[in-house]
Amino acid sequence: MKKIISAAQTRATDSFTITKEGISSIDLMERASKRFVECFLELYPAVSSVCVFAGTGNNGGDGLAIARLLQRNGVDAQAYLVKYADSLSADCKSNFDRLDNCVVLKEGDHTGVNCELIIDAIFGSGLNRPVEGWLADLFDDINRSDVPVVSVDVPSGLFADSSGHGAVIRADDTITFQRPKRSFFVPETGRFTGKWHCVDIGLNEAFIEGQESDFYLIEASDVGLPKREKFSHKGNFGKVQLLAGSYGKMGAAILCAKAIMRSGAGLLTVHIPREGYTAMQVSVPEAMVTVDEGGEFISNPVVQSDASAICIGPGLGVNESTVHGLLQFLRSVEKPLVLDADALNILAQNPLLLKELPSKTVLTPHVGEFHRLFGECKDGFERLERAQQAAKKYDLVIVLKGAHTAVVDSERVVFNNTGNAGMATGGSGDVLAGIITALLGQGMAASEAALSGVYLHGLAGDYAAKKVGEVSLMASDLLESLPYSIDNVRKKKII
Ligand SMILES: NC(=O)C1=CN([C@@H]2O[C@H](COP(=O)(O)OP(=O)(O)OC[C@H]3O[C@@H](n4cnc5c(N)ncnc54)[C@H](OP(=O)(O)O)[C@@H]3O)[C@@H](O)[C@H]2O)[C@@H](O)CC1
Ligand SMILES: Nc1ncnc2c1ncn2[C@@H]1O[C@H](COP(=O)(O)OP(=O)(O)O)[C@@H](O)[C@H]1O
Ligand SMILES: [K+]
Repeated sequence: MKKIISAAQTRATDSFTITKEGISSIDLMERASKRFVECFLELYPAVSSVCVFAGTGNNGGDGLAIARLLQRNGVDAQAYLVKYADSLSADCKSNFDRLDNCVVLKEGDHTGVNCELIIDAIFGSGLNRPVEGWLADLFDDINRSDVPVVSVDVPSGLFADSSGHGAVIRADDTITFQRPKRSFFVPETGRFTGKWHCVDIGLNEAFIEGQESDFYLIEASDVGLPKREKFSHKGNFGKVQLLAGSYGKMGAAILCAKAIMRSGAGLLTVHIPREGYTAMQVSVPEAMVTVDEGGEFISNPVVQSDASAICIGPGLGVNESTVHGLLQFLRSVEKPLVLDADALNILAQNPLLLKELPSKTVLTPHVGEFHRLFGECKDGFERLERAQQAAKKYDLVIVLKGAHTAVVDSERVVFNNTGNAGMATGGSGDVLAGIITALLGQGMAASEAALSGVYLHGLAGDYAAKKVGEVSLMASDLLESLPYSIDNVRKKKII
């Protein structure tokens, strides 16, 4: 797990690395620029001409060094110094002096971009106010150009740690140094980065990990999977109960049930409305089925006394009898629990129950469900703060789903970086709820089950997207790819 630090903490790490490791700041800039170029040429191996827009701070210094290094690699790199300040930072000036033919752009100058790709090195983590005026016009020109834009460290104009912003470069790729920035994970700000790639520029890791921060990024090595011993039997891998489905939404129950079985659960019992019986038995023969007295809706959810974990919610619906039954159920349940979908919507209508949930209950809301549960938030930063407060207050694990799902517990916020926009399709969430419940049922602690589940689910999505493409990806594809995701994490073979 890697700590996500603030811009101020990055500056402190920068100074620490320079003083403690005897590297000069200009050499650190050169190293950062080299790592950028290596990554850039892997992403765009065939590019032959680029325009580099460089500011007067150290991000600009990187840009000018990058232009020189690209020229050395045979790329026709034209640098523009965007002179928003009268003087250049010392390292920017050194790199300016080492470069021939750098065009200086000032207010009122016009630039017609004539290249295959733009590198944006105007502002980095030193941004201290929103970008406006002639710089905003320049950003607008860059954003309107129909060539790819690759940003150095952060898209210029984007704050690393907060949401307010003026004009911002909209990057196709961002090659960031040492750590992704917090704003990359939040929808309102993360949409500017395009795909981000993090390169190691050799800042002192121990210093970074010693900084105070509640924010982390999950890595493959953090994913735990229950061991399967040679003489193990199905009783060793948990008895999972799933309560799900209603008329017209049996698919959610089936997807979730399959995910539970694909994630290693020993035994699964599914409690469903009577009319879903045949569909469930035919689709998931591995599962045992108990039928509710309700034909189209569950009205009498009963806790399975020997269950090691319970999931309730996928496709449940909000019929009055289901609401009544669920409230009773939640008052009596004392098991490791995952609440998803309509269970969350019903809980939102009865928020007093939040404090009665078993400790470490896992809630898996998407943004809409989260707002219903804990109130509207002005942006993703406020949402994360609210999630942290709720996780602490009620001792919950909140899986706040999105492009970078955050697993929030009383101690930390852990972001996920697997998955892709192909997963924005009905049923993906049901699969996730199933994976997390199966891991919980096999004895993993709630936070670990949530983290591992989220990572494996996203990775299954990435494998599925490789196979069928993001557009065609559907939730059943996640189930097909899940075995590869699990197996590759187990063998530590992540592609
Ligand atoms: N840390 C590391 O580990 C390493 C960091 N490196 C690189 O350094 C970058 C950070 O560099 P940095 O600190 O010089 O900041 P950067 O963003 O280039 O410019 C700051 C200037 O912008 C100005 N300014 C701000 N907002 C403005 C606005 N809205 N409109 C107009 N002006 C505005 C502000 O001016 P002032 O406030 O004085 O008016 C100041 O002069 C980092 O992103 C990375 O690329 C690597 O080289 C090596 C390792
Ligand atoms: N753009 C995206 N990038 C990565 N993952 C995504 C994206 N959009 C959705 N997902 C993932 O897909 C799942 C969608 O869940 P949810 O919104 O509950 O859908 P449903 O209830 O229809 O299954 C979540 O795990 C979410 O993190
Ligand atoms: K930049």
